[in-house]
Amino acid sequence: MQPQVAKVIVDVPVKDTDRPFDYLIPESMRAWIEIGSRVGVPFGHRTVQGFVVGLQDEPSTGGIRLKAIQEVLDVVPPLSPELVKLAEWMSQKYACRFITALQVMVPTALKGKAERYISLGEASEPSPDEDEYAGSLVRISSEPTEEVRTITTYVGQKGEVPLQQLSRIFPDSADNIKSLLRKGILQENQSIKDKLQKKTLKAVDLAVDANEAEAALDGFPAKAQRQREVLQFVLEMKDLLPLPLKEILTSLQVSAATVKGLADKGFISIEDLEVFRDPYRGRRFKPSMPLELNDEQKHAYDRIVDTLDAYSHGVFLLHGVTGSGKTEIYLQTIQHCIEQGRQAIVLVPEIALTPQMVERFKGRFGDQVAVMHSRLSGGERYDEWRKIREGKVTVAIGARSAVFAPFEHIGLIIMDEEHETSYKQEESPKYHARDVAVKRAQQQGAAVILGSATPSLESYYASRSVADEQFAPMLLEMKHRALGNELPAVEIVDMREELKEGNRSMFSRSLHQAIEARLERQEQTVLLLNRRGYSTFVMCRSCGFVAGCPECDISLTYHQKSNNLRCHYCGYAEPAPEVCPDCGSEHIRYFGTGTQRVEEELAKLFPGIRVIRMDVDTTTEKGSHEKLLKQFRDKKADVLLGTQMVAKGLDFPDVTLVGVITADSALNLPDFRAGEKTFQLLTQVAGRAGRHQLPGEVMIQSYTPDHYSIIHASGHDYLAFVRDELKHRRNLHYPPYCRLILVTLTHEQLPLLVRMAENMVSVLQGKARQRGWFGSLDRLTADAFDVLGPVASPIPRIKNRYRFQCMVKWRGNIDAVGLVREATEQLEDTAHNQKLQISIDVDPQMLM
Ligand SMILES: Nc1ncnc2c1ncn2[C@@H]1O[C@H](COP(=O)(O)OP(=O)(O)OP(=O)(O)O)[C@@H](O)[C@H]1O
Ligand SMILES: [Zn+2]
Ligand SMILES: [Zn+2]
Repeated sequence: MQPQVAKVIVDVPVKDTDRPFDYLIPESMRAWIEIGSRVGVPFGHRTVQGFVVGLQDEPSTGGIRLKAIQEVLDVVPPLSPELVKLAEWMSQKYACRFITALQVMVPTALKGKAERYISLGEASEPSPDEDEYAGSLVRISSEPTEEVRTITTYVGQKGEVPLQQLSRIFPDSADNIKSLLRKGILQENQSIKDKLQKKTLKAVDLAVDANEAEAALDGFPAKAQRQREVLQFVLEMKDLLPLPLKEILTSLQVSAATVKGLADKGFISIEDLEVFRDPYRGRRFKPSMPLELNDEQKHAYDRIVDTLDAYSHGVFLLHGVTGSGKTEIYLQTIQHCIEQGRQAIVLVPEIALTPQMVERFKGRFGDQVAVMHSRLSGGERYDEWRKIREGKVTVAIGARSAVFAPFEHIGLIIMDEEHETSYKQEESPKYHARDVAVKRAQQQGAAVILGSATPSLESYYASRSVADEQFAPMLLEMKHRALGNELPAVEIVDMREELKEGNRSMFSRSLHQAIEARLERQEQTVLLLNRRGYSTFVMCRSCGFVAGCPECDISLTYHQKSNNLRCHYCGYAEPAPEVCPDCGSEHIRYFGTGTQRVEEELAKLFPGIRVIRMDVDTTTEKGSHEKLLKQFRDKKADVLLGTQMVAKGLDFPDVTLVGVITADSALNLPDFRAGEKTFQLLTQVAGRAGRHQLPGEVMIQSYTPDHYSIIHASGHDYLAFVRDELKHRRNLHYPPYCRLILVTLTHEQLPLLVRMAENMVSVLQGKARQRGWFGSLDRLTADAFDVLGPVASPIPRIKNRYRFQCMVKWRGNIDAVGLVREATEQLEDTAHNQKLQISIDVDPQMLM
């Protein structure tokens, strides 16, 4: 028997709706509804979108009459039961709504909204003699005027008209339409409409056997010669059918009516053909063959393949120095996985999703690869997603959200540069793609490869310790570069010394000389400006005024292109002032994007130098990133200058010098990971030098040359860095020695917010005490739960709302997230009318 009841999670963002609701499945829909189906259901007076997360044979006894599902929105359910299960896990792990987790798994194109449609109702048109009995007043208003007739006839002809369209066509008839609806002459239905439709194309196919058509050619009357030509053409192209109608029209210069006439005779058919918008259409990728693996690679490869062959779950931490050939291992293990008939997902940081990376996968696996990233248009992204869902590809490569690629038999999930913070989503659901990847692989019996030259401390620590961890990856190490060349020599330049010697330029004398030498030898240079924490604000040098956002406590960022100042948090924008708004001074200075200043300086110091600048300003346009890299590769420039973007994944043979303008600009940020991020960035960018025949050289300019992050990065010494960094983390009780939950409260009124935040802390402490967990992390007990704060958030106000936060530090085998969620719900109950907002960030990456 087919199930009669569906459990549906609805998209209604209010209290008490974060649970499945039961709906009857109408007879006609039973064959279509599965777990993971997207449906339109009545909720209150509206139609809303929802996802089926469970099925039940019959209604539970209890007697409330269930409402029925109104529509099934897709032929193929967008989610599989496995993804639904994953979403449920996410909602618990990250304390988010179930619907939020489900929505993040489907492309935006499928975030449908209810639309109102008008059709003819049950009641018939009022006839004049019925009206005879009514009073004269009524009679005047209900007489079917000319206008009312036109409306009903129009709706009758169309069958169903969107309300919006109807009111556009009859702009002055709102009252009439309303009254017709009241009387039941017209009726309103709601239906979910997707943001984007599949793209279709009129295509022509043969409708009869080719021989039959051939035979019929001679029988065409003289006046139908054009039709005959069309049929002949279709027969010639028979191997390429179905043919786009457009192609026939332009090739033969015939009219659509001619082709239609031929279709009416039954020889051909004209149909809507689904087409996929392919972002890489027409692009050829250099085919690549598997390379013979070296010993280190072979060792790692064998381990992974063993797990694949056993069809079991396993996590590997592939720690390989830059250029050690990690990508080749990804490619060959994927190959193995595909041969098993399974599919693979490759996750890369958005910033590293360069054409070079895509090319390596497309070059090996061709059309088998779908690419998902934010630079694609909504339609392209939707179509790439559909290729995956419909089984047309076997490899998906993309940023963070590609971890939800709707494959059904995943064998392998690869996460390249696993330490990157962009794997954490900063808005709800605040998930980390690494945890989701591991969970998903567990559900599917798949392997995970976490690859990096500088693994996150969390992952590395997990691979070295046994107990008390969420996952324990197997460590695979590759200490040598695949092409046998050495890691580049690194020199730390003490910028304080430069200043002492009277050099006030941003280039030290050594870096200056090194660039000069490259220009002479026609080799290339990569320059990194570590822009985290770098100023892009506008400051008056006379009075110190800094332009700030009126809604958020943060300085505005200068955008050169539009010559305006913008707030990165709320989008507020204003034109850049010419004089200081405060004191009227003209000495108001635009710091630009930092990289701009470096570019100017380069031009001054090295006349004629060709520089490609890569930063947010020069890469906003689609494909610009790609274009710039290609220019650099073709040696159209001497220097590639940029932010973090230039540090990742690039592999250019003629780059022999890497310079870091200021290594320490991020070290002073209020972030316990500042040292780790600096080390990672320096190691990554140093790895861009001397990757091929020519030896490489790296220069790191720093004002704190004794910092362990900088010293160990210059020695390519990951283990020494880890040892020092772990010491700090242990002393300060930070991950990986405990875990964090950041609870942020916001409100428009500061005093009330402070009270609520204090309340939050005591509720948390009270609950932890009840459970016997509460206590300082200093004690060596296994289970611990501590709450710090409340304090004002590092950004104390956003969009006119003040922000306070408290930090939970916890350890052990306890449900800390559950407790925080409970406390939040309790507080929200009392605070509901006070418009307090609480956000929970589990394992936060940014402490903003
Ligand atoms: N087994 C091999 N034999 C020959 N060349 C190889 C082999 N493996 C990798 N290479 C080459 O070595 C270079 C570095 O490899 P790859 O880019 O895969 O390293 P990686 O570890 O992914 O680098 P990174 O993390 O620095 O981006 C590439 O040019 C690649 O083609
Ligand atoms: Zn001023
Ligand atoms: Zn703002």
